[in-house]
Amino acid sequence: MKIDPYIDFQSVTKSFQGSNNRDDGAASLQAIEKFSIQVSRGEFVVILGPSGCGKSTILNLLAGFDRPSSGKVLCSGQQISGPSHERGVVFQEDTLFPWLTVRQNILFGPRCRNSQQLPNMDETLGLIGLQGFENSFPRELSGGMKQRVALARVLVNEPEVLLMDEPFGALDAQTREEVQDLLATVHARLKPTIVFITHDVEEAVYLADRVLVLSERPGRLIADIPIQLDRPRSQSDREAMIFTQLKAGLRRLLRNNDK
Ligand SMILES: Nc1ncnc2c1ncn2[C@@H]1O[C@H](COP(=O)(O)OP(=O)(O)OP(=O)(O)O)[C@@H](O)[C@H]1O
Repeated sequence: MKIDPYIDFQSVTKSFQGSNNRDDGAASLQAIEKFSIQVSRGEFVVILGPSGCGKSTILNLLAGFDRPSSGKVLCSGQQISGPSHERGVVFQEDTLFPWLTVRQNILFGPRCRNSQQLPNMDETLGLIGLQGFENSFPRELSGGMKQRVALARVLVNEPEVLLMDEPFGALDAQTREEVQDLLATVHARLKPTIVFITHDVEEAVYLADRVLVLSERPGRLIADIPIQLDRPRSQSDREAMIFTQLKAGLRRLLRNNDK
């Protein structure tokens, strides 16, 4: 299959300088090495890999928060040169402004950009399932609700790309399933390209079109596994034999990786 590379990592190496980041005292640390991947427009790609293998580094390069030491990172044929509201980022930790209401948090980005057309708040709150909480402050929301607002805050910028760094990692199991379904709905409706990091193999299989498995640091691609499960997926799909087999295969890859 020919991939139209909407996101294109071309032999990307990222090293960090500094004498404190290696046990052996070496001055530089390679987070990823000659890393190449292509992602098509609208694809939902999940990155799995051992702790410290460079997953967040990859996301930071895509977000434009950082630059490669060598190689190129392209989005839509253009080399990424800095952050853009077209590539929205959702982190694991709570990044809402505590002194602003849900509505004000969501409108913060469009207002900063002096957007001519502010988003329809009813529609936005409906999409994330938070009708009636427009005037609540973050301290009045549960963890799952805060992550819904964090997602809405990015979605109102109509991003082409959603970059998600373990966004549901701090949530309890049930809430996590609910927001996974919400994200799948958002993907089906708006079709952003999604690059999503997780440690959770089950979450990876449930959400992804493709799972990319990375080696230990320096992170290299060791497997690119298509998840050919029909969409929309439902919670009961987790019990299907194919789902269990996909999880087992990914776990094996991660285990062998550790050796
Ligand atoms: N700004 C930085 N300066 C120095 N070293 C860094 C920096 N950012 C990341 N690193 C190092 O690069 C390596 C990869 O880090 P990264 O955060 O990308 O890994 P990760 O796979 O996301 O880890 P985790 O799964 O534990 O979140 C780590 O060894 C980390 O210490």
